[in-house]
Amino acid sequence: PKKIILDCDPGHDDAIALLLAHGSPEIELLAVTTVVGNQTLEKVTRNALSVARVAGITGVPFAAGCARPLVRTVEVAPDIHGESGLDGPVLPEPVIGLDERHAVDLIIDTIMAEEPGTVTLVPTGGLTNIAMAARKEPRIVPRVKEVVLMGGGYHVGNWSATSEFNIIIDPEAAHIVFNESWPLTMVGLDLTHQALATPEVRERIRAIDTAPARFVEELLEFFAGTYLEAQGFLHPPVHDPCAVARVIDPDVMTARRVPLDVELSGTLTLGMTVADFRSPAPEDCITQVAVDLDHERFWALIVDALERIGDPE
Ligand SMILES: Nc1ccc([C@@H]2N[C@H](CO)[C@@H](O)[C@H]2O)cc1
Ligand SMILES: [Ca+2]
Repeated sequence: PKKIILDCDPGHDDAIALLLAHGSPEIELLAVTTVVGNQTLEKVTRNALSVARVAGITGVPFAAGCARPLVRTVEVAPDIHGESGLDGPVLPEPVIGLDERHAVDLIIDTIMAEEPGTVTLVPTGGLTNIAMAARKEPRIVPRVKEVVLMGGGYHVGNWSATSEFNIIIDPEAAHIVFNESWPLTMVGLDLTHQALATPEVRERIRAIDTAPARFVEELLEFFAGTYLEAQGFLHPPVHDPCAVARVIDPDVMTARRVPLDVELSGTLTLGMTVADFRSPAPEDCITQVAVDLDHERFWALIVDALERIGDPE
């Protein structure tokens, strides 16, 4: 199995990404870390621990990370994720506690403890923790197998005309992460807007008829409502599991090698992930962007993971 660290801000789609990672036989979840984003650090951390209980995750360290972006002020997304950050289902009281380390230290320790080149970093929130880890312990960069992140968009924005939420809430952190010397795959909105939770998909999840599947259905019910209201989507795009799915089965999407960078000084374009599609891509280009999603295969991975989780309690 592929060893991953999931750095997240649950968040409805982060929660589904966590369930997918836990339920997939292809993934060994080494650690889960939280970062301010969809809601405050306190709220997303509590949400992550609640999801751990729903999923029956034990023996995996969870640690809380940065409560603020590197430079800018906190900006949360209650219009999509609600006041709790995971509105919709009743959130069960957590049964596992937090690792005593800061997320940045858990990330560093985990990477340094594993064989070099075997750990994939999967950020599905702002990149504050990842940037801090690379600056505090530069030795992790050559040891990381790859960064596969949900964020950005080469032609699409959702928090401004040009920029995606995970990037624009901490563009300086994103600039650090996109410019390190590790291989990086950006699973951006161009891809994740194809990952729509249609009524047919939700029926397949409902039919699993377990507590975790019901939890996901309640998440999707709320998410569908806010996504329609706030962004005019008929069905909600479930962003974060796309990054995990890419690690599980790279063929679940196509990708293209293109130079990438993050705009830090644009008036209209702050936080834009700029992809250079001019051909040929430079020989030393180690960044790629996800382009086309195999919708059927993607949702089959999620249904399979939920079926494998069964009813933990
Ligand atoms: N409007 C909106 C704001 C933030 C997010 C979160 N940020 C990313 C998509 O922009 C995902 O990780 C998701 O959790 C989704 C929608
Ligand atoms: Ca997220």
